[in-house]
Amino acid sequence: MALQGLRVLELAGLAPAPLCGLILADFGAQVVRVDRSPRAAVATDVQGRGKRSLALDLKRPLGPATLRRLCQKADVLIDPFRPGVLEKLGLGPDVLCQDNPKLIYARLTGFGHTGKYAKRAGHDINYIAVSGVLSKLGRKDENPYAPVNLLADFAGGGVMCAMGIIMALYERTTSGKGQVIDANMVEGTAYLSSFLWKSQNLGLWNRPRGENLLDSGAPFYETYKTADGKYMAVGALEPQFYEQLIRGLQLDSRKLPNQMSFSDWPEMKRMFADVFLKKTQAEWCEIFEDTDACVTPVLTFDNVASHPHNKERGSFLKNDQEEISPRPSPVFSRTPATPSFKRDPFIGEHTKEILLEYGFTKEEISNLSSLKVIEFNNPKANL
Ligand SMILES: C[C@H](CCC[C@H](C)C(=O)SCCNC(=O)CCNC(=O)[C@H](O)C(C)(C)COP(=O)(O)OP(=O)(O)OC[C@H]1O[C@@H](n2cnc3c(N)ncnc32)[C@H](O)[C@@H]1OP(=O)(O)O)[C@H]1CC[C@H]2[C@@H]3[C@H](O)C[C@@H]4C[C@H](O)CC[C@]4(C)[C@H]3C[C@H](O)[C@]12C
Repeated sequence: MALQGLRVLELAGLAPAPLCGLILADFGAQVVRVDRSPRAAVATDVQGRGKRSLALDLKRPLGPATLRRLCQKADVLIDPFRPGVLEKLGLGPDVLCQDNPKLIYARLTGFGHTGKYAKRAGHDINYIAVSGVLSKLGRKDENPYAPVNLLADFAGGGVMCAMGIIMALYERTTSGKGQVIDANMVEGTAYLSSFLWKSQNLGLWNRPRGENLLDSGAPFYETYKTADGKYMAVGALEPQFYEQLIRGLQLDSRKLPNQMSFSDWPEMKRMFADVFLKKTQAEWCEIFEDTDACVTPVLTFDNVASHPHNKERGSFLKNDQEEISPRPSPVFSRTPATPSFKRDPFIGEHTKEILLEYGFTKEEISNLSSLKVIEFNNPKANL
């Protein structure tokens, strides 16, 4: 596995940092999620695949010292908190990176560690709003809309942070040194939108939101409802693919306006919508099968895993609890990801084994437990 042997400490946070930890775990890293007490919190991390959990109370006197000692033997620390939180605990980069100069200290925030908003609370929608990207999302005459919490939390947050960690690990192979990564979701999302910035002069975005080529303005880059209440996705941008779309819809392009006639797009969209409503999704799939019309069914979470294409590739996996989820991406030829099929860890399930691995003696562990700095949560004992 590509990240075999990498030791990662993921401080338990909300969605973005857990995805970063999940990616590292899927590709072989030994990810320890540092949770608060099993008593104090419900495990809200639904991205715990392949991780182990250590319950450590950082608010108790020996809590920070325990984490500090763990970091001395770790390769990566993922900090999911507001700026300044770990500094208050004496666990800022100046301390931990001095203890362990090889440590990669990855800080995943919403607004970054500096700037007017830095210490503000926020969530995905706030970050994509401040990044400028949200202003581009949404249909004509409707409010901008956030595509769930995929863009900032995950694409511009968790994935971008994981990429930063991998690049810092690569750099460390020559320098031998770690460093601090300021991964924040505003700039991560903005960075993802570089194409929107760089294509400003191509005439792709000259019109108001929802009237452009790729933002639901164009009739040939849109979704359409079918007779059975499902949807088809159409992405026939190039003329040669557009021609195949028109043929599949059994329309005559000679009687239609030019493909790029902006002013005719609303009427063309109405015409396409009427045609798509005449057949079921399965019938349209049959018509567009083996064509380059760029027309595909809009699959749902109920049928995506069993769709012939995804099934053939094994794009989704089912764990021991029969839960379906996407397999890790990308696919490696020689060192593929090895996602765990076990259930996610309970908070504190692995406290003892992790501390032993990181060099704590049984006596030290017993002392920390008696002081309630750490907690054990052995699910077998709970049965
Ligand atoms: C599922 C929902 C979330 C969906 C994703 C959402 C759309 C997002 O965008 S998540 C991205 C959020 N932003 C970031 O991650 C950026 C960086 N982080 C932050 O900015 C902040 O952490 C924050 C704004 C996200 C939260 O601020 P908060 O003040 O809570 O925390 P911090 O300032 O960071 O400080 C952390 C403090 O905690 C202490 N700490 C940390 N670890 C430990 C430890 N091991 N021991 C002791 N103490 C520890 C640390 O010292 C800090 O203390 P101080 O403040 O004193 O310094 C979910 C969104 C809301 C959820 C629901 C909600 O929480 C209510 C219920 C709660 C219940 O427990 C479970 C059910 C809920 C309904 C819950 C369900 C879901 O989880 C949510 C809906």
